[in-house]
Amino acid sequence: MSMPPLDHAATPDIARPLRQIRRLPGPFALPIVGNSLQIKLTRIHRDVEQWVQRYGPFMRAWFGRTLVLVVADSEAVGAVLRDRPDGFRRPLSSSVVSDEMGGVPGLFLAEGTEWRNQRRMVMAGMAPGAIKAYFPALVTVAQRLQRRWHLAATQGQAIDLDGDLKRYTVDIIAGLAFGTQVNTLESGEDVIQRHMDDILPAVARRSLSMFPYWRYVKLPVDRRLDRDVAALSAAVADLVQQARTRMAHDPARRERPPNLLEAMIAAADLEGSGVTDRNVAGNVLTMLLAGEDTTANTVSWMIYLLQRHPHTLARAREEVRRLAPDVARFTIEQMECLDYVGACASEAMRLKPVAPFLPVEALRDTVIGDIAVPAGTLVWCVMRNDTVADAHFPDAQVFQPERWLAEGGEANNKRASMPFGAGLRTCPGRYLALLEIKIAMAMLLGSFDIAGVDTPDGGEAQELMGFVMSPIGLTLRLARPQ
Ligand code: HEM
Repeated sequence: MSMPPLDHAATPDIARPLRQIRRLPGPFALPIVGNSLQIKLTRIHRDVEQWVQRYGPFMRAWFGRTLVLVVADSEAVGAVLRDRPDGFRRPLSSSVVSDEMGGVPGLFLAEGTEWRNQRRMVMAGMAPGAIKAYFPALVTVAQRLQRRWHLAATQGQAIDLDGDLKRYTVDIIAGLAFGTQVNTLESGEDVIQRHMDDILPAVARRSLSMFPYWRYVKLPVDRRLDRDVAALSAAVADLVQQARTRMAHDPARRERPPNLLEAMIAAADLEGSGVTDRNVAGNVLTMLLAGEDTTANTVSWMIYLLQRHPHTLARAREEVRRLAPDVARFTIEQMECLDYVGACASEAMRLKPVAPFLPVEALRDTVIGDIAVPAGTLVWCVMRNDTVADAHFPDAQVFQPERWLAEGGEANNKRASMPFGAGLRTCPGRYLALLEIKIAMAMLLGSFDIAGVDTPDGGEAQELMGFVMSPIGLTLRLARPQ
């Protein structure tokens, strides 16, 4: 290994010699499979968090033959995430899977100059001014959800919480990313969404697979995947073309794009943007991938946690009924005033981050803490460790939204919670996501009384790691409207 450069991800104690990753504490590993048999993919976040409890915030693990540095110290995690794009990248293995599937490159997996160019384009579509223009579309979708839940409440039917919230976020993000209305809440499934739903589990399966068999032999499931990817790419290319036609007929759309797709096209068309229609298409899909389940599951966790804390629920309801009582008249300014609901979101994301870990790969020899990290090392950033430690958040296990408000005092180390990541690659959709969350919560708390949020076995909600971390099988019961 060459000497670490002077710029490093987290300041080491220079008096001490650097530690080697192999020598760090970690679970006993078998030859070839390493620690893979000790991990279950659907609870990998929990398994690694438990290792951290046992072996400390800097530990090693073997994922098959790959040596992994696990980092759970929030300061070091923040330093690693902020050392991007130059010091760390998303793991190469994720983009290989996507490339092999003929995936169109999007922001999440882009690196280097491509990433910089695409990020500029996506940020143009996510600027506060742009989001203001989308606001009426968001409220329209919330009203559809309100009608659906009103019917369920009137008929005394339990609501599949995850399913309905996913429809809500699909209709919002797909609508903005496609530039056309999407209405899965009232009209059933959307074709593009259906392809996505088939593709997502395949991507997750391949990314975590120990052996890439599909490079040698294609099973029926792999051939179906090829067909789904081809159909999806054609459908999205068509959407880009339709949007271009609309913009050509009405040039004012370029100045004030009514949706994310047209905002991205307008930014792509600026001189020197460095992005093509293919990149625009790639980012339509990236928005769906990155923006749907993340937001839907965050709202699910939030409703679950609020229902279990009646005083908190009452305070959130009081705020909504005082400041934003009527969905039909929601304004963006009202949503910005919902400080307590916002604090409930921050608190839910502290305890239940839907992205509980972020893997990255070192692009050059570097140092994390007092550990020498050679280029190419996989670094597994654990996002939920300090966030649930009393040293950083007093009474850390307690759901206490007040800690995010001025009245919550300085005792909380708020920087330790990074539900949207950190640094230049932090989530570009966070403002939109918080708006969606507030709109959904204000609609629920302003229009209904919650009678119960049930788990399948009546116990604590279980965490399931899929594309993101979700609660298993929550159902919402609403009181019948008066
Ligand atoms: C509560 C909802 C959401 C959560 C918790 C969330 C969380 C995250 C996290 C943790 C990352 C990785 C950041 C990093 O590496 O530092 C990320 C990246 C990303 N998110 Fe979100 N996200 C949410 C909603 C959204 C929405 C609504 C969109 C878009 C419509 C979106 C688009 C993206 C994109 C494109 C990236 C990749 C950014 C890049 O690599 O430059 N996310 N998100």
